[in-house]
Amino acid sequence: MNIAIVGIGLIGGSIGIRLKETNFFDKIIGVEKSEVNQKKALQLGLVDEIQTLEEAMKTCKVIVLTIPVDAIMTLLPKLLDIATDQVIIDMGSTKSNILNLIKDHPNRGRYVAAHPMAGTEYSGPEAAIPNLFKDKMMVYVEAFRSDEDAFELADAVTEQLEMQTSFMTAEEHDMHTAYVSHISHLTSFALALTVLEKEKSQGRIFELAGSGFQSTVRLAKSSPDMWTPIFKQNRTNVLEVLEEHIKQLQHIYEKIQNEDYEAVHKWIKKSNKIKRIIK
Ligand SMILES: O=C(O)C(=O)C[C@]1(C(=O)O)C=C[C@@H](O)C=C1
Repeated sequence: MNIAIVGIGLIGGSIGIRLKETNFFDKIIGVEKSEVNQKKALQLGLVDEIQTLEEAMKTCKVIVLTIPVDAIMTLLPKLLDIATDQVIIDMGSTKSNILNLIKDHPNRGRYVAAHPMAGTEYSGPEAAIPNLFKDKMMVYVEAFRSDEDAFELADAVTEQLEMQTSFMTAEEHDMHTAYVSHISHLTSFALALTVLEKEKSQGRIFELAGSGFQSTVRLAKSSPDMWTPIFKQNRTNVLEVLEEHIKQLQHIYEKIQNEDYEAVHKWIKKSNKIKRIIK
């Protein structure tokens, strides 16, 4: 049994390199538009060979989509049109729109919506690492709508990646990811810009960047090709979360402006409760 990975970047490449270790599949096939990335993927040993998507649909039982979410919106309906007994797993970061788009497709059962909560700020095949998914969460979205055998095969892949599992509806998934993952990226992009645009001395940024700045600005290195489509697909939730975030910033702005340091202390103390959830 072969698996095809469509899009060999950080996620696709990391799946490939891990699955090559486990030997669960006979062959790991890479499907990749960019010739440069095709070469890198082969050189780095992330996949066994490169095929076109048309070829891969004939030679592979499992097709994993690890491309930006807007590209998944375009590609998935076309793949379902030609699917027979393959399992198509979408590993994108947003789910409501895509699930809505294919909800009445006759081959809906062959599709599994899954979101690995793992990643780094780096992208491309050279960013791939074998243990990226170990002990991280694979979120299945509306798994009960997939054919039983399709879900079982997708879950076998998750097991090979040594992940834990969680189940959600599309609405829950997109709302919670907006609150946890998407806002983190937005604040990091904004932080990087605030500093870059106001602190003109790059030398000083470099000299003063301790671990505080390093850790909060880490996500600002993430790819616009991945994140612009996420904000587009999850627009309503993202706007709601941004509004809440702006309120917090406005609140602390006013407290500091009014020299109400008791309120500042209280605000920080309240936020420290995050320690109970995240160590
Ligand atoms: O840790 C990071 O660098 C990530 O960007 C990983 C992260 C996240 O926000 O946690 C980013 C997007 C994916 O949809 C899942 C995981």
